[in-house]
Amino acid sequence: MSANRHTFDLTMANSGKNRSSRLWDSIKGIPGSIQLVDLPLSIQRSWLYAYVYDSLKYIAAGAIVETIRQSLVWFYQRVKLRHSTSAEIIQGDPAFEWLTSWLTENNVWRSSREFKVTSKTSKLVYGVSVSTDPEIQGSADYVPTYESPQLFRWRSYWVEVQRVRATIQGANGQSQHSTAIFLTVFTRDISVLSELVEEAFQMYQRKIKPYVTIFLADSPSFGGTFLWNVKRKPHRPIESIILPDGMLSDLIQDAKKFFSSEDWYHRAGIPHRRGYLLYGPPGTGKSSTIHAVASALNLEIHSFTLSSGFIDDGVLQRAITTIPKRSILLLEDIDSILPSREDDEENDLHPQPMLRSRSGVTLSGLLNILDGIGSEEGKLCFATTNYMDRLDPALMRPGRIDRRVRYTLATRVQARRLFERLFKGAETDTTTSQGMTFDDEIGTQAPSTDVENSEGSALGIKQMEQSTETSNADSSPPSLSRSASTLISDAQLASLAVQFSDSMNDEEFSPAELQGYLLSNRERPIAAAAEMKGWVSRQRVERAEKEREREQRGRDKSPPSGWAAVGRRSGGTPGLTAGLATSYLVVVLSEFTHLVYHGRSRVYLLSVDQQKD
Ligand SMILES: Nc1ncnc2c1ncn2[C@@H]1O[C@H](COP(=O)(O)OP(=O)(O)OP(=O)(O)O)[C@@H](O)[C@H]1O
Repeated sequence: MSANRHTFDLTMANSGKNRSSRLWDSIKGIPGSIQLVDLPLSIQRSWLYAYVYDSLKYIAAGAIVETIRQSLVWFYQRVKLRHSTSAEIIQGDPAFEWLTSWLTENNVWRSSREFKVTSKTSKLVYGVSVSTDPEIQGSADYVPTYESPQLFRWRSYWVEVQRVRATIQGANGQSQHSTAIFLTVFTRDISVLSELVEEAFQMYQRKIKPYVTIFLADSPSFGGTFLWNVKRKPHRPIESIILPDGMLSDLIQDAKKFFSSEDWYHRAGIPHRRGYLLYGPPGTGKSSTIHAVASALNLEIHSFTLSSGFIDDGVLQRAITTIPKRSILLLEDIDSILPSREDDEENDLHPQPMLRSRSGVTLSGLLNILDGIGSEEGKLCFATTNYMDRLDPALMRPGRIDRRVRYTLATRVQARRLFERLFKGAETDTTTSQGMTFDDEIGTQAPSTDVENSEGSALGIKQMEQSTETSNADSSPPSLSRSASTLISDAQLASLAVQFSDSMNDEEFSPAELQGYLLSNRERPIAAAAEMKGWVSRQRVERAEKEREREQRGRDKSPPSGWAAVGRRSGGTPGLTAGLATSYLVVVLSEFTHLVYHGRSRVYLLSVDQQKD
């Protein structure tokens, strides 16, 4: 087998610029393996030079392009720096809400292609509308991720906005990731930036008007800048809160007066702040009152739950400095900070774990916030507690707490108003042709006997009968038909409300408890009034049982002593009796033995524990 030999004209390959590529073109058409032997050194060198030359050429071209790019960026940055004003706004600061809302409203992010989708909650997010049908509200928020910078025109200025990740370093060395908006306005006039922010604020105010914005300090992670969790709630109408006459309107008037008399405070040299303490049992309307005040005066609420362990003096102080003027500072569960001084002395004798501080906030920290040098002005401060008696008297000083408002369990008048409010304009219960009420939700028949007992209910029955007649006229058989319900009349409502409230005592239940009962009967006003007595009796039995259990637990906790201990060890009242009987028997036998052996009696001191059994 003879190998084919191919010969190349190296002078040809050596000539011209692209020697290597031309040589390769000549070789690649030849089948089989090729061996190039004995290439002259000069040719090898020229190939190497060609390779190096080509590479250098490309490197140089790349370097030139990169230098031009860098120079342009440098130039752009210089121009930007010299001819623009920039601001960074970190999420958690109220201004972040204004700007995000403004940017969304102005469709600045319309070219965004990346979204974060979150289910709709009460948490405030500024998503964009992705649906073409304006009627569709959707159940999710589409929030653009805003990573790439967006350039847009505002008035006659170019504005660039970019959302960036920010890392916030906490005082304790912890770092937290957050988001920030980087805003650049291409003008050296700083007032343009402030006008833009002001416009964003005004728009936010208009947009948020039907809502109360609530800033919650409920996240354990925080940094040098305080990060709020922002929520919004619809306004709470004043009429929806049933309190003694004038109580709520007085409070609102007082707050209004406070805001309108800032100059007077300054002239008088009194710090412009006002503190209210709302105290009373749970579910009596304290939080609802604050919500209504914020709605009436268009204020934001900045809320701290002092019993949540992660808020300490430093956090509180930092957070308070971020609260704008004309807002409510709400300190919930203020009793959780520290036991009062009196309680402290008491506790030393009788330790009570409930009275120990559940908060990282100290009394002096709180006093400093309320009226110390670190306190902020132009704000209403509301504090709430269920345990007024646990508060330190130092907190009560005017200037810290200027007004105390007491909340009680519902009076009968309140109960009646609550009933009227919830059922105003409602339909009467759905009835059978015999005038029986039905529980539509669970399909059980409710007794109508109580209904007939009161004047109002008789009215109700009359009306039901009328409606029954109407429905009977529609040819349905009387025993099977359900009449159409009618709207409840004012007179009927008033008498049902009286029947409802007369079934309970004054200050027996909280409005929240009554509301719970009425809501579970929200389509059965007549039955709700009629069955109230039964509900009240059940509640009383339940409460008595709970009270007994509580007392029992209390007794079990206290160390056994005296004769009662004998009874308890052998199990409750029968045990106590058996224990006492045995003990008496032992005493009598012992006495008898002593008398027989020593010829005289002894004196016994019989001690019986005073606890109730
Ligand atoms: N006086 C009232 N009038 C109308 N509704 C009330 C009243 N009191 C309580 N409620 C209702 O009861 C529920 C709880 O009320 P709210 O949270 O205001 O009570 P609270 O006194 O702040 O309780 P807590 O001390 O436990 O925080 C709410 O749904 C509220 O609407």
